[in-house]
Amino acid sequence: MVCMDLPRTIGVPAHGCSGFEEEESTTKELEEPIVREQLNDITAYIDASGVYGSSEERLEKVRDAKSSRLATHQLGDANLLPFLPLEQDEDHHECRGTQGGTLKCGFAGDLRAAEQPTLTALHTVFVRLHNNIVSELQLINGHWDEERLFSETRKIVIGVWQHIVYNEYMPALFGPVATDHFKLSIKPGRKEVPDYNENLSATMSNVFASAAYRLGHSQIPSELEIRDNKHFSQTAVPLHHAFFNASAMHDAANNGMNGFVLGNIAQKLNKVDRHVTAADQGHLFEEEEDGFGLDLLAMNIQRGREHGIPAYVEYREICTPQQPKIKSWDDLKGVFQDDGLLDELKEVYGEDGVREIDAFIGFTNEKHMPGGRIGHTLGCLLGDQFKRLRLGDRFWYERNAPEGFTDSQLDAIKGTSLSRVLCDTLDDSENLSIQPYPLHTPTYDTKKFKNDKPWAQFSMENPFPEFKTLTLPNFSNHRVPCSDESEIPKLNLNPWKDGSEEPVPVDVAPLPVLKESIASLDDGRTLA
Ligand code: HEM
Repeated sequence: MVCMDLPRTIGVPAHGCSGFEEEESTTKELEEPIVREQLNDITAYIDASGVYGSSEERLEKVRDAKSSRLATHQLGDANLLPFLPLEQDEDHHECRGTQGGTLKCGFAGDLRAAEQPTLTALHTVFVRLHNNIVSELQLINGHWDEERLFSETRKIVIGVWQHIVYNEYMPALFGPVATDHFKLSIKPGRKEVPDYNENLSATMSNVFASAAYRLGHSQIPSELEIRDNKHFSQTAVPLHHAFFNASAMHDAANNGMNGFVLGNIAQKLNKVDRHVTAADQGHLFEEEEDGFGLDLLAMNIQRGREHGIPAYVEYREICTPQQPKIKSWDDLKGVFQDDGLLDELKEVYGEDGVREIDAFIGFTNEKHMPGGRIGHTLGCLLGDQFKRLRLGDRFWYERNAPEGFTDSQLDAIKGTSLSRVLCDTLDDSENLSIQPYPLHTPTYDTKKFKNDKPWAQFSMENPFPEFKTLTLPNFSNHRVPCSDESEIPKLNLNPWKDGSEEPVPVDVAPLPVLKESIASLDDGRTLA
């Protein structure tokens, strides 16, 4: 960890030192330096590595011995559903623990699971989902051994995860322009499923991890709302108290984990723009006695520089090849959400510095695309990455058996949704109601309204919010009881019953060799 003395203008405690740790890279061990490339700790594929880990070693730790179930920890209150298993690492100094440190942080497939409670809650939800599916498959196929139960369940959880990311998360973030351009929409059944492309690499582009997808840092709210099961606001935890601190989630008086999840799906995110909440800008992971912590915005900028990420305008030009090159500050007029920002940036980067604006700064300040929550360049970089993650994944959930699912299994996965996953994994779900599309805030209808189709079906036809209001046209996102399967259908596991389908051949073709290892845009140019 090095201390970086960052010059500041306003708003952030001036303690002089920002801790910054250089990342592992390919050059560390080499005598003759080559182009420097950072090393990944986790898999690039959307493969639920957050649940199962990115290595055999991690998998062994999250799995309940060699059984088909994932390990969990039962809190004192036996009425609550089990939590993540507890961290064993005594040295994890950031973990604040609960009950005088006896309850450690939660442990999951991804090492960041305990970073803040809503993230921990989502990890817990998917561990519970895995164990629920195992129980159901055990009833359907009593003769399956533990290994078969584990592997089939893992495959289903990955399918559900991929489906939710592409069918529910991406339309909300991207809007129709980027989704259509990169042909990312999910359609029912096997309609319009793009072929696997052995020449496309699903590897994370450096710019995606170091700058582009960090857009989420601008969306983080300053406090985490906690709601009771009837959706009344109970309290809120300031974010800077919540880092590595699950105590409120372990507190049944505050509605435990339900409280965070129900608060989270009612709360609006911040807009992707120039602002990052103070908790993350100067108070990130702060120790109470210090009164200051790290600065995530500064880390994003410095990480981009350390990784050698080109400046914002380089990406803007790749993504808008028909536009003239950006040579002066005036060339950026109308590109950002607020032209006034150009003067401020000019002060920081200098009169001749328009081609030096850091990537993260430019990305998060662009005007948003119609119906989306991000600007054009982010849409282009994220679209390229998510396209490669889909087309470059030989085990993508929409692919045919034998690697993929049978037709009826795929229909079952596409018939489910995030709301069903939450309904099946939160406490007291028999008495719970939630909105069918939890990534949008609920609507409040004055008269009784019933949607013609459940969200799971509707979403594959028209998932995009209305341009101006960002609400869903022709779909009422009013809260419905989890028990209402016409609005929030259950995941139908019958297609997994042995004998319900023609047996599929077990031969799996050898993996093809990837011909390209870096991202390429449609026009053939490459991204860092
Ligand atoms: C309270 C919420 C969050 C906190 C405290 C947080 C904190 C952090 C920290 C400390 C890093 C490492 C920074 C570095 O050393 O360079 C990081 C990296 C990152 N964050 Fe967040 N983050 C949060 C939410 C989000 C969200 C919502 C997103 C995206 C939607 C996001 C995307 C990323 C990405 C892509 C990276 C880089 C990961 C990599 O290099 O592999 N984060 N975050």
